[in-house]
Amino acid sequence: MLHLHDITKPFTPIFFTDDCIEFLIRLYPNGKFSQYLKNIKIGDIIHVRGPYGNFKYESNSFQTIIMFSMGSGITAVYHIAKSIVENELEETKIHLIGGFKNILQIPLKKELQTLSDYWNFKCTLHISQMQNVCNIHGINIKSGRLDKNQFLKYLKIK
Ligand SMILES: Cc1cc2nc3c(=O)[nH]c(=O)nc-3n(C[C@H](O)[C@H](O)[C@H](O)COP(=O)(O)OP(=O)(O)OC[C@H]3O[C@@H](n4cnc5c(N)ncnc54)[C@H](O)[C@@H]3O)c2cc1C
Repeated sequence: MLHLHDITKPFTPIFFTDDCIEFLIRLYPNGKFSQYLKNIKIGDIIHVRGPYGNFKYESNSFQTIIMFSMGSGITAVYHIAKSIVENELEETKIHLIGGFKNILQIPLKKELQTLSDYWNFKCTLHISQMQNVCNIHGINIKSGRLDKNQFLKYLKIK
């Protein structure tokens, strides 16, 4: 939870160590918190609470994990995917499926490409408003919204 001025909003860190924490935060033109954040200066103080939640992952407990995310929700699954594929002892395969409005709105492109170099990571992004055919090396790009049929296909449910 980040607290600035009179507002508190939840965010998922994409990276953290004992003395550093990194967030990926979408700036909404009319968003109250994100506009505060856009205007902060070095030296301003942001209060941090948490982390909250009790998601626990046990290494190698699944053959494959299929992750679905929309927009900035990718922050929630990216960190988990990264920690799994970077663990040499992991045999679990990850397929991260993300939905975005357009190519420009895809965050973490480089980071997702880096994960795609691992044998056990695959990424497919559905772009609902794709103007031209587009290629991002290492990532499968599909035009159109992720619909129910595709969702079931990814889960291999007939
Ligand atoms: C567990 C969790 C983790 C999250 N992690 C992240 C993260 O890692 N990164 C990230 O970017 N976000 C994350 N979010 C979302 C984040 O908490 C904020 O909701 C988001 O940043 C928007 O906040 P804001 O105050 O800037 O915008 P808001 O003021 O909430 O506005 C957002 C949008 O809604 C519109 N809007 C606001 N009020 C109304 C209304 N009454 N009617 C119609 N439209 C309205 C605004 O114009 C704007 O476009 C997370 C949320 C949760 C619950």
